[in-house]
Amino acid sequence: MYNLGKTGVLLINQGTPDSPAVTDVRKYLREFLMDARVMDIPYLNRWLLVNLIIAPTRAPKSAKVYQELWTPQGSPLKVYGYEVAQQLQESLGHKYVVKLGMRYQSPSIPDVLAEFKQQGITKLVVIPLYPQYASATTGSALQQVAEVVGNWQVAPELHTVQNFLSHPKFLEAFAENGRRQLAQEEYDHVVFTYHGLPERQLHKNDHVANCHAANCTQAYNSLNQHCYRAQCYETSRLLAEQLGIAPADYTVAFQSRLGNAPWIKPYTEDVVEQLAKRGVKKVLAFAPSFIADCLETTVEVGREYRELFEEHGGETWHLVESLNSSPLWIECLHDLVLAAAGTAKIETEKHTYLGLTA
Ligand SMILES: C=CC1=C(C)c2cc3[nH]c(cc4nc(cc5[nH]c(cc1n2)c(C)c5CCC(=O)O)C(CCC(=O)O)=C4C)c(C)c3C=C
Ligand SMILES: [Fe+2]
Ligand SMILES: [Fe+2]
Repeated sequence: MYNLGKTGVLLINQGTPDSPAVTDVRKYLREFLMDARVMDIPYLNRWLLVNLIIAPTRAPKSAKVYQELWTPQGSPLKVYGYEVAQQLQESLGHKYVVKLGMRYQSPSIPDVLAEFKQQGITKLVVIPLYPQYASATTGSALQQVAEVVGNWQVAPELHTVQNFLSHPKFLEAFAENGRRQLAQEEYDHVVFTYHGLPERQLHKNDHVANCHAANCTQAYNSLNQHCYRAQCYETSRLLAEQLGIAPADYTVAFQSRLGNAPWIKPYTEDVVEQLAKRGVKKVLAFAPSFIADCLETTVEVGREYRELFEEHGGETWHLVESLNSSPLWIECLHDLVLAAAGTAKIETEKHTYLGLTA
């Protein structure tokens, strides 16, 4: 079927194993960790480390966790991804064709782009589903898109979204889920936990994300606008303001560390332990680097950090539900598509969402 004149919308997320079997988890880990933007070390070292050490040892452990997480419809990350794509399609209407692509495993970005090409689509809006920009996530997804469409005979008109860390509807969608919890229970403290990154990856960017000149935990401005850490702190500040949480009542932390190199601090596991030891009893945790519940939220934050908190004397640890397919999240994506496609402009106090046009 031809869709000439329509705009393609490609939503990209990280990807997840095709099944929770050890073989599929190993395949996923290999593809993921062999990405030079994820494991940014020389090829031979990466190959040896991933294929001989990390994938074989981690796959059986991760497979067990995926088995705990798996639903009859599949991995939550993919199930929510398809739901969101379908709802965004309904919201945008017949002038758009919305598809989901995964950076690793399936549905792969090259396969989905081939479908767009086959359908005669020559204008594409690409939204990597990461609120904060990191080379390992957004950068990697956009690189793969560029590599694929760079070979098309008719190179498409390409519009990309680099981040949406302060988009009003993104913030409100998280705030709305948080408010639901806050209405039911009183908490002593709030933790905003983000996926971590090796520290060295932050500083590779220093000529555009100048961490040395800016205090990334305190301010977000033109000096550090591309720094992942600065973006995470900015999302936290804005969410806290929106929810009326005072600076002393929340902590920002970074989770999911892999390997021995230093990652962005503070580590969530340390913060959890310190809060419990300090006598904090009731914590509400947000995970605003994830737009859908997945292994890193449901299991790592929702169960493992709760167990750690309880082990050290904490009593209540609750995770705020992610955006999943909430109506405000669909509205946020709708606005991002229109802004990136050049049919609308969203301005907040600090940011203008027009998308980048290549
Ligand atoms: C939200 C943004 C993410 C960043 C930044 C990120 C960086 C990053 N991740 C790893 C290693 C692993 N991540 C894994 C799973 C995973 N990570 C994200 C998001 C970010 N990763 C998502 C959405 C998921 C998928 C979860 C799912 O439900 O399928 C995994 C696999 C799971 C496991 O074995 O723990 C690994 C490994 C690195 C090394 C890295 C930065 C360099
Ligand atoms: Fe990750
Ligand atoms: Fe920084």
